[in-house]
Amino acid sequence: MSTDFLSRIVQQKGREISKGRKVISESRLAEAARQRSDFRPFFDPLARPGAAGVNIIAEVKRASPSKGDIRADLDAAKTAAQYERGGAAAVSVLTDATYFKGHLDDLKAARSACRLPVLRKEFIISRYQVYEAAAAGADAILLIARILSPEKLAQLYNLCRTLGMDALVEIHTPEDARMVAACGARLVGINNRNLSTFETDIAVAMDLVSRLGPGQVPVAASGIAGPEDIRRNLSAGIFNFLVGESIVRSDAPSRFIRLLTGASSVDP
Ligand SMILES: O=C(O)c1ccccc1NCC(=O)[C@H](O)[C@H](O)COP(=O)(O)O
Repeated sequence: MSTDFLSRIVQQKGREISKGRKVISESRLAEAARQRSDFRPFFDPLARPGAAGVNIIAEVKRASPSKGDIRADLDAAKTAAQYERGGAAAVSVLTDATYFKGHLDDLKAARSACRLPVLRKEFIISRYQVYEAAAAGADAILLIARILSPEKLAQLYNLCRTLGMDALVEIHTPEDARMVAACGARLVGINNRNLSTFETDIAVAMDLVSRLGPGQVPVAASGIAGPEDIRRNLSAGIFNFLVGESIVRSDAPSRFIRLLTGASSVDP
């Protein structure tokens, strides 16, 4: 299923957007989005290392295209509260239903259950989804360079910032890094996972971080299994980590997040 996963999911998002427009128009969503005034800063807590030297964006992730079910019965609200107790800097919520068993309602539930800023983790290709995210309570959205043209990336990034949200703009290759520099993104997710092959290599973020501009803050995403991975990234100058599967699979998510954030102060 992996080789053309991205083109299939982009087509699927197109169909979801067309269906969504029949239920609620873009102009109504835009109006709801513009009425928001309660955004929680997403960029600020990630702009510098937290007290323990590491910031964790903890993900609500029930399933994935590469692994199938991870924890299919995950309760988004309880999980977000556990993440906050563990000291996470932010929460990421996957809202795709088909491959991740997520929903926008998970984002609403997670945000209501904690005081942390919440990222909508989605395959965003249209203004419609940006308005939808803001109207649903997102504080930030994911924009994946690989699935957008430079013009579209700039358009969606500017819309998101105008509405008052932050964006995590995701790269995986040097070409993506060039495109993201041009759009002015300040928070750059470097995905260790190739979204076509699903191959994950934590050296990707450590290699690509040198391609970011001076004002860009990196977030290493995917494949972070434990404190040793965090320590390796810290030595490359990365202090933000987006972590899903290893936290969700752990017996005690709060404790596991504390273990990750404490990685910089524990001797290997
Ligand atoms: O997780 C996947 O298998 C996946 C496959 C294709 C596109 C996206 C995918 N995941 C979305 C994510 O970005 C991850 O959930 C996130 O980076 C956390 O990764 P991990 O810590 O490895 O669960």
